[in-house]
Amino acid sequence: MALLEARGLIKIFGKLTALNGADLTIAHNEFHGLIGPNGSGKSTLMKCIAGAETPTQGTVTFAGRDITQASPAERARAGMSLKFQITSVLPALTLYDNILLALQAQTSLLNLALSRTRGVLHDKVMAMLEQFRLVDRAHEPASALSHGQQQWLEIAMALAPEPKLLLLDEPTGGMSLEERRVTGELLQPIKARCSLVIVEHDLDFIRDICDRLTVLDQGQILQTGSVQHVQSCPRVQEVYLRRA
Ligand SMILES: Nc1ncnc2c1ncn2[C@@H]1O[C@H](COP(=O)(O)OP(=O)(O)OP(=O)(O)O)[C@@H](O)[C@H]1O
Repeated sequence: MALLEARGLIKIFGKLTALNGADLTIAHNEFHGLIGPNGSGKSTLMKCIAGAETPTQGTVTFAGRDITQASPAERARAGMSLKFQITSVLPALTLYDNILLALQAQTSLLNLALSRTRGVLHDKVMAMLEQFRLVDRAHEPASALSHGQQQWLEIAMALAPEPKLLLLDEPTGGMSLEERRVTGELLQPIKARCSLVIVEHDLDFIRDICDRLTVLDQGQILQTGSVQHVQSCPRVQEVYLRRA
């Protein structure tokens, strides 16, 4: 059974149809890229999956459960985690405390009240900082990080609660070439424990890390399949690749 199944998603904003019958299937431990021209509906599709938008029509099933109407918090509890273009890092807090907060958001009020969490979560916080090559800066404020490092901190925060599915909307936006390369390296190991849906304009980046690729155009799925298959599709080349 697939981890995520979106079926026939339609999203209408006033007179504009942003999604027009989009399907998306994500397997366990699959890295899936989402590309398409500006305004083709990529972010809207991500938001319908994450619960930031409710589809006008269609269904979203996650881990065998219909979550079409579920709140973002319910989806998070079910194992979905996301990082959108807008930052959620608290710049005045240390890197350590940013990750601790991300973990505590998933912890029960009882455990928080009993102050059990800080010690228990210490190892997890340090492991995430280590994995994202930020451990030397654990006690610096997040505002001291470069743009790329802030993105890595955010990805670490999204991964800290050990989600089954991570949603990333343009995580490499504004990064240098070297930072993009490192981002790919940092993401690869998480495939062993979760699936990823990633919106990206950088096709080389998608090619390096994704198993499958979906191309959206005007709210519809133009093509989906292996990266190689999708890239060789003449309609995709016509609509997307020549514009990129
Ligand atoms: N909340 C909203 N209200 C009205 N229109 C919206 C809203 N969100 C998105 N749209 C419109 O829906 C269409 C799809 O937008 P969306 O952001 O999903 O595209 P995208 O493929 O992510 O684009 P980009 O690559 O530029 O980020 C666009 O025409 C956009 O203006």
